[in-house]
Amino acid sequence: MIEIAGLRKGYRRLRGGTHRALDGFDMLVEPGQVHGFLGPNGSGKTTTLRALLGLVRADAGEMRILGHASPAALPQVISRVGAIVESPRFFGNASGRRMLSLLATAGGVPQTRVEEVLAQVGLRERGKDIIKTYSLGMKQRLAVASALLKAPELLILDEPANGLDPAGIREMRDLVRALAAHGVTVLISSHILAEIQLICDSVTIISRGRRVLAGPVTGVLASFDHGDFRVRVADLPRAAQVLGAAGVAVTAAPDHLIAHRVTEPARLTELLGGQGLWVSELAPLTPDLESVFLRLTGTAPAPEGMRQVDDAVLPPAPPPPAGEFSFEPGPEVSR
Ligand SMILES: Nc1ncnc2c1ncn2[C@@H]1O[C@H](COP(=O)(O)OP(=O)(O)OP(=O)(O)O)[C@@H](O)[C@H]1O
Repeated sequence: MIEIAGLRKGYRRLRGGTHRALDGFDMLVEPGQVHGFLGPNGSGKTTTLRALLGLVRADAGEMRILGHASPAALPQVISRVGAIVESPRFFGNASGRRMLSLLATAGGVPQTRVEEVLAQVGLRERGKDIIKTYSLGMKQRLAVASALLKAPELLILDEPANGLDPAGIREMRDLVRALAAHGVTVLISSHILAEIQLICDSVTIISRGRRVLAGPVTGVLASFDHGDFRVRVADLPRAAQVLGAAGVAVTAAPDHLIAHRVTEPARLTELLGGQGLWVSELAPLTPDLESVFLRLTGTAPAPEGMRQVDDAVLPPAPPPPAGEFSFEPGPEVSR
């Protein structure tokens, strides 16, 4: 649905020189996916989406949208793409229904679509109310409704959950999943990572204008899972000794141990119980998208040394060798 290769975009700095917003960025979005586009503030997400939609001119790189070169062939495909990249502006004194009706007329879309998209975004009941009485979440859903008027195959949403409260975020999540269930491919840029983990099938993570990771969410998380378990017992030093002697790599935190590369958790309880050490908690520390994101974007190389790193090539932080014991004074390694 979207193919981007080697995308470059520099912005002139006021004091001279160029700021490389995109530095050879690649992205692939497969059909039928909800694809998360993640990156810290200023990493180049909006610039990428604007370049893809012909709103800003790229310096170099290849982009294809629904198989057509962008921006050259955009006029042929744009009717099959819905996008909310700039904050949409509506007439505050019009009703949601009236606004969509005007947009349908302007876009040559049959008026029957207005009721359909109002229903799709859950605004049919409030369609007659004027827009300035809408909550932020309702305005966001109205924006999505406007992008859905032409029944797009691909929907591009830049930060759709921005500024929404938990209920609004949940509504947006349900809406995106419902669209995906109807075969719409969705690209969502966001830095609300827990949200992306919940709704996306696959992700691309961008840092300083370069892709640092891409792949299915489950695969990305699995590649950062090194079998860590949190172990709580009353006598931590003795437990560390027992596990270490049995060849288990252990890290100590102030009130628990972390056992690494555990394949059989029951073996830990057996080892400890055998020495009269009763386990009060044994919990897997599976990585979440947030810990992966922080690790990748927080340790991104300096701009000069930038390197495209794909498919979780970056190794996870190595646990200590088997049987060794290290002390970790900080909080949990993962949640
Ligand atoms: N019109 C512009 N002129 C100059 N610099 C720009 C312009 N637009 C973006 N930039 C710079 O390019 C970089 C990438 O910006 P971009 O808006 O694409 O990032 P982003 O990942 O969307 O960030 P955010 O999550 O904060 O929206 C930033 O350093 C930004 O300051």
